[in-house]
Amino acid sequence: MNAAGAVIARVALDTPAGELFDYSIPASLAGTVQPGQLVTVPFGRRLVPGLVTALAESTDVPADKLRDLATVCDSIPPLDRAWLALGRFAARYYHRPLGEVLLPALPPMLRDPASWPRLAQRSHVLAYRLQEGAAADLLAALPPRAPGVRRLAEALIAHGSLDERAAVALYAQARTRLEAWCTAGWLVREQRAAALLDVRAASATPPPALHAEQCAAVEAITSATGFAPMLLHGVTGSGKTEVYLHAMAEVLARDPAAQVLMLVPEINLTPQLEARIAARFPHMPLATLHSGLAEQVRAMQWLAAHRGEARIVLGTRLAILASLPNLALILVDEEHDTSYKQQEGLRYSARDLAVWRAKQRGIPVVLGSATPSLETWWRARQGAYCTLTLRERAQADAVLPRIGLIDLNLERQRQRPLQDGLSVPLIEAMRQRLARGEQTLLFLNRRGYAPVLSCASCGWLSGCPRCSAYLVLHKPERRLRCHHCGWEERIPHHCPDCGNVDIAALGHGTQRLEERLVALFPEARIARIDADSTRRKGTAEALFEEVHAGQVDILIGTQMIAKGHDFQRVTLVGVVNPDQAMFSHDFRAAEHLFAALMQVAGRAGRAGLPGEVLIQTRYGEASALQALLRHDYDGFADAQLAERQQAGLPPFSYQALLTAEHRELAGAQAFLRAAREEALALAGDTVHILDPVPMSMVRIANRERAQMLVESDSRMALQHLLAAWMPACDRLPQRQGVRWQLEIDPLRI
Ligand SMILES: Nc1ncnc2c1ncn2[C@@H]1O[C@H](COP(=O)(O)OP(=O)(O)OP(=O)(O)O)[C@@H](O)[C@H]1O
Ligand SMILES: [Zn+2]
Repeated sequence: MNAAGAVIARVALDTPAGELFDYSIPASLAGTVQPGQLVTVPFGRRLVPGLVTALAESTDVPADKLRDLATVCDSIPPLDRAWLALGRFAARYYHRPLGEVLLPALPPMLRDPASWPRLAQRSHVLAYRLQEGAAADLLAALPPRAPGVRRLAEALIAHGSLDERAAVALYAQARTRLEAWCTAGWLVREQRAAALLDVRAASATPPPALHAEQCAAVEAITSATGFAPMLLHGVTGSGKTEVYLHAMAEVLARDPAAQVLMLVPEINLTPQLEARIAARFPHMPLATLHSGLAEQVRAMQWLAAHRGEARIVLGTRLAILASLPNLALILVDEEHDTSYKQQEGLRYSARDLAVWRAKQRGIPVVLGSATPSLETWWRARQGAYCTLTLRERAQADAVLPRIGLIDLNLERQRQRPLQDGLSVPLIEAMRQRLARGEQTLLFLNRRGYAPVLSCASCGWLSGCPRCSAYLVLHKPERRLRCHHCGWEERIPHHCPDCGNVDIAALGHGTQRLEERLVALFPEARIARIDADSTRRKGTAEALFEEVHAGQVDILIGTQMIAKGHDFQRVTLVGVVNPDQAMFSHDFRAAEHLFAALMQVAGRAGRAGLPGEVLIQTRYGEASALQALLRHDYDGFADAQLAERQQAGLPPFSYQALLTAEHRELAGAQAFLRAAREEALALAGDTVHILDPVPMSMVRIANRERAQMLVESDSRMALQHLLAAWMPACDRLPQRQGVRWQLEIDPLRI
């Protein structure tokens, strides 16, 4: 369609009502409107942002109803076809209106027309790089309120050169502070200070020589032509990151416009990796994208990717929706990680969309993991994905850790009671590490002090008034907190039911563990990393930095510490309580437990000193634990696949989950039953529609929840049914008062 001839713009709006809206292009804007452009349009009595998806010469909207486009955003180049196609695919596959996919995929500032004019000027702040020469300028421009950065800049000037470690640390610090300035609006006023941080030029130590398996992997990635999905299956510490960096270097060198997208599962993995990439590629513009960035920063980073300026884009799952006009390679680190699945709104899998994007563009995509998801493993087993294997740890003398079980039944027989969840052998092993000056990492995936408070005389338990869950005791804050709805209250002095003052904390969380360790090892330096200890921006980074610098003897933490981090001094990993995860009805529970344990075990002994992993358990015979003792991912995965195949479960079938919530469970169930009737009328015998059931946590924030699973051996048949079924659900009278949503390929059931 020629822009000059078009009189109608088809616009996507962020609204659940309908798909696209037609607007006429007023004469004043004739010839300027293109697909992919941001616009504002009148909608009801408001002016709202929209995205032009297509132009047309005519419309079915009657002339008296047809309204004019209001404004066109000319400070942001139009989104390209590939990006619009990604949005269309996601809308179709996940069954959401296109507008509810496209607009939320943009950073919040781009959805706010008031900020459009400003965005054009600000993208250069992206640089974040401080050349030594620019440090003096920066110092002069600094507001007096930034003493930390002032010191930093002084240090930069003082140092002739920095080694990689120092450079990386400095860069990470400076980066955090720069973000704070951006938020405060300081940077924007000071154009001179905007050409920031490049501590890297001073450093850039050469990369290590790759070992043979790494070479082979890099070679396979860089010699691939067209769409090439690959599984990089490397044991923990085998140097997968080095493979990514080398492949990246090659792709970037080959084509001066090429962009590489690298996804990581956790925000707290970005600073270290960003610093490492920055040190390795001193002159390559790098953008990061994750939800922890200040709005302005995020918008600028996003635009740098969109304009093709950023050559490397590092981000969490939301980065898969970034506009990347010259995308040439996608790397998905820890591809098995469930945080690649968005849990609200558009419930996409960033890993799956990565594969789709690679296919659409005809480029390689590397899915890396020590514990691949069974979906990926199955595709690799079938030859649909090419498998690249790293069998050995990368660093000289580093071998996989020895894994042992501590049998808690035996501990009880021997009458050696646990001390706040810690067994005697684990405490002894920690004592040895302390004596040798080595680090211990303790993994307990439960934050807070104790999961519940209880009355010894009447049996009262601290339930949440709004959820079917217990209030968790947070001792330092002196609060009881619901981890599901956010409800908070003071810790009662006596039992609310019977008045008894003898109320006790049951079970253990990370805070309680920390308290006990302080008592056990008063001389040790102990740090705790969980969502509570890292609530303030920058604290997680600072804590990890202390661990890496050897200023911590014992690190306690939740899954935040369990994956991805390349700890060089940890020789003991203790798994405090894996048993709570062992009795789930979810068919993926064993897979997730195995992956979590193998990942956390993989933090031990990465740099030459022998590592040991001790797992406290009452169920040592469990197949996940037995396979773990042998470091046998392959055997475990193949056995799981055989079970799944027999039971007709994913990856041998495809699922969608319809969930409904209502003030009363009956209301949610009634909706699902009605929806089921509709589905039965539409479905052939290739799609199986299960009965609605209450969810295992039935009430959250005073709403009761039920779910219904739909499955099929054929993805096409399932998709076909959903396409016809969803509009029917929208019309059901039982939907009154019900919030419902569909999730495709659910990971937790
Ligand atoms: N060829 C090499 N020679 C020496 N050291 C290397 C080599 N490749 C990587 N390393 C080092 O080995 C360590 C582990 O590498 P990396 O963190 O990339 O492992 P990984 O495979 O990503 O592990 P995980 O899955 O546990 O996160 C790092 O300290 C890295 O610098
Ligand atoms: Zn609650």
